Amino acid sequence: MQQYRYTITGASRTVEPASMIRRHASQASSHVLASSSSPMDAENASSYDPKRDARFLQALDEQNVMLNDQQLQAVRHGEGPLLTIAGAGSGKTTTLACRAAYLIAVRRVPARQLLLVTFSRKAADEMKLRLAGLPGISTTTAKSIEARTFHSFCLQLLRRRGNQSAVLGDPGQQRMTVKRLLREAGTTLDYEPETLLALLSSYKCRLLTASDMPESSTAEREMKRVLIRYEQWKAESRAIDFDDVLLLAHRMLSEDEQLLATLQERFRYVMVDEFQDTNTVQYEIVRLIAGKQRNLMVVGDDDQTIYSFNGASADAILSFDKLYPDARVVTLSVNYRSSAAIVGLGNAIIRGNRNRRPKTLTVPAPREEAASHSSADGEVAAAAASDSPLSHAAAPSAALAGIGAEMPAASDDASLGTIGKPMFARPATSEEEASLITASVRKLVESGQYRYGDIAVLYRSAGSGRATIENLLQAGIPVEEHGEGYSFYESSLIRPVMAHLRISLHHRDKQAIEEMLPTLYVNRDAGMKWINEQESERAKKWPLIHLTNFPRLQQFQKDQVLERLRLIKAIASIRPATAIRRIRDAFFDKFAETNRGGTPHKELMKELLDELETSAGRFDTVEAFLAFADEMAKRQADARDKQKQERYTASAAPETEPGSVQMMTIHKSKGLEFPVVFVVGATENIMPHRSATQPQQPKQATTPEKAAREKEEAIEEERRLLYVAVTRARERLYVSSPAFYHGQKTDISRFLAEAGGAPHPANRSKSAAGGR
Ligand SMILES: Nc1ncnc2c1ncn2[C@@H]1O[C@H](COP(=O)(O)OP(=O)(O)OP(=O)(O)O)[C@@H](O)[C@H]1O
Repeated sequence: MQQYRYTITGASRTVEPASMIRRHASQASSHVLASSSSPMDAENASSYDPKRDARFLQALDEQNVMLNDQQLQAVRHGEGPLLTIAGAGSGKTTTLACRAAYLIAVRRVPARQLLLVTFSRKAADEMKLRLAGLPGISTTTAKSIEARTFHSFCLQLLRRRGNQSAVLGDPGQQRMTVKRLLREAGTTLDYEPETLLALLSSYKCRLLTASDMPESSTAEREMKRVLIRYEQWKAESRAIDFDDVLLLAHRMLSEDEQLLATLQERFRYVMVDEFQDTNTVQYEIVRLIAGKQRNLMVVGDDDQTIYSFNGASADAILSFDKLYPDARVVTLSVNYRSSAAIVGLGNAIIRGNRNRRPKTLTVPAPREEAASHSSADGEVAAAAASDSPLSHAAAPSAALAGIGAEMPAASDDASLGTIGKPMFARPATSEEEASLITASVRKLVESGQYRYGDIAVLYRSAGSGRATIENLLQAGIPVEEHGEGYSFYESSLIRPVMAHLRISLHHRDKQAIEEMLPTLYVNRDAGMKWINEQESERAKKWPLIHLTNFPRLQQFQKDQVLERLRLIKAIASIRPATAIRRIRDAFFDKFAETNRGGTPHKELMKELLDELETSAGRFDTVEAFLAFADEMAKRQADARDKQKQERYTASAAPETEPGSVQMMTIHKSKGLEFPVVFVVGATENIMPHRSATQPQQPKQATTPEKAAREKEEAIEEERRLLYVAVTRARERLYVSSPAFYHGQKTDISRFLAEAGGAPHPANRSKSAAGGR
């Protein structure tokens, strides 16, 4: 297969993070004495002991963590509010963990008085592991620290106060309920349950209820009515959703003075990681608990707010020091994670956002060169001045200079490039991109420098990751998917389409028949009961035909069944991609749109269905495509089982195991880091996603100005996503941008083009027109 070579871009200077960190460690003891962060706070605290302080920092240095002055200020911070704001990889989580350890080991604060709130369960587990490795913290001590997510902390609170309501953890069940309520309400307009649930959630995240929703139009009144009914249904069923967990805990804390006082006494130090993604109700909960002692430490980065659809807003972090005027603000600006060129690329990308607190990350200066930190942009500029063959990477903003040009087809051999330098590829399609990544992963592991587990592949959405996951699986490379727990072909949107293909070959496939019934607006249980009863009396070659006698159906529905059967018979012998297109055109796109569609889900759905068509395009027959999809589903299930098994039995040191390539959406990669990162699909319509560039109907916009603002906000969030993605890489970063996506010629992501100095085509044509 023909492959494109990864082309080296960015700075020519290579900084190898591991050695960089070691160099710092060798300066270890000096900072204890020389740091400009004198332990003033520590001295003021009665429990401060300079010997313990020195011992702690010395031990930390021995672990290759030499805190810089700013980090040290935060770690030694005694009492009162503290905001630590910084860019990616600058040690926010490290600082938070070190401060927790410092409080325990140096200040002798009992471990149980600490409450650490993290964003995900994975982050909470990692925090405990991290703490257990820090100086003066035994495993038992680490275990006794409350490191939790907001939800787990709040749910524990509810359970302890006797609330035994069932937690609705299955979004499918919630959607079905809303769908039923919509039907019962006899609404005049079409609404998709996801949109309604997201709308409700956005209110609850802001401490509002369904009753607070506006009623100025028919749509608003209908939505409000259905959502109030949904809330009633939950109350009657003694069930609560994730938002309720937070809201109920908040109410409990606001109303029960004694409970609040107990918690305030218990948790004397409250620390929140990833604060930029905290929503109002979460923030208020933290403020209540930290209300008395005011020992609230928050760390975050406004450039990494990527969950605004969950009600997160960078406002909280940006206005923290206004709410707490006595807050100490510590800004970290040295990135310890990534090479200079990777940091430079991150800086160049995020600079395109207007709504942010300006900050530029630097990298630690090599010991032999300077005592100060060197600018990552400076690294790129230095490359320009040198005789390096890459000196065309001239201006600081040109971290990926030349990226606007399409890369020529090169060789059969995927070049791995040089450590530290971002690499860029412009394969023709997602399939070629996937082959290129597989070849590179193989080479990286064969080189002996990396294990599979050191490598991550990041994608914008499940659809844009499909090709790479399959290609790696086909090559027998172990992968670990951090997804929904099923394959692409098994997702709820894709299953009914696959069911039609299956029935075309296996007319009596009962499971497939059941899966496609909702597309005929036939209740699954009732429909299958009827079909099975009829079959036992008189079996048919096409059991679906029994629906034409189903008394519950009206004549037009019976006609639809016949029409559907004609379609199913016709697709058996055509190419699978054509078959899927016919299914979509005949009814499925419309069905999906009215039953599941709407902004932004409509765009995501279209993307998934287009992806299905693209995948099927590789096969000549429906049979071959189905066999492939089943094989992929099996391999993915096997991989999941294996990982589950390993998690239970894991005892060997992880570094000795090859591990699995980590596959996840960019959203899931937040807070994580990997020696090697592949960012796939850096292409217009994927990044930024089409839902941001071509919103069908602005979320809540009422005026053109508001619509424009919402669009800009959506695009800025997409840019933050790419920033998060590239800054996950420590040593090697590969960014690729397929030239054709779902059969359409597609430009390189505007974010990369802008970072590399090339204007985005939309702006290019604008300026050309203006010049005429
Ligand atoms: N002072 C230091 N000396 C050496 N290594 C450090 C130091 N501070 C942080 N690191 C390392 O830098 C990397 C990034 O740190 P960390 O994950 O805490 O950053 P972060 O700001 O929370 O990142 P992000 O916001 O991007 O998730 C980690 O590998 C960490 O061990």
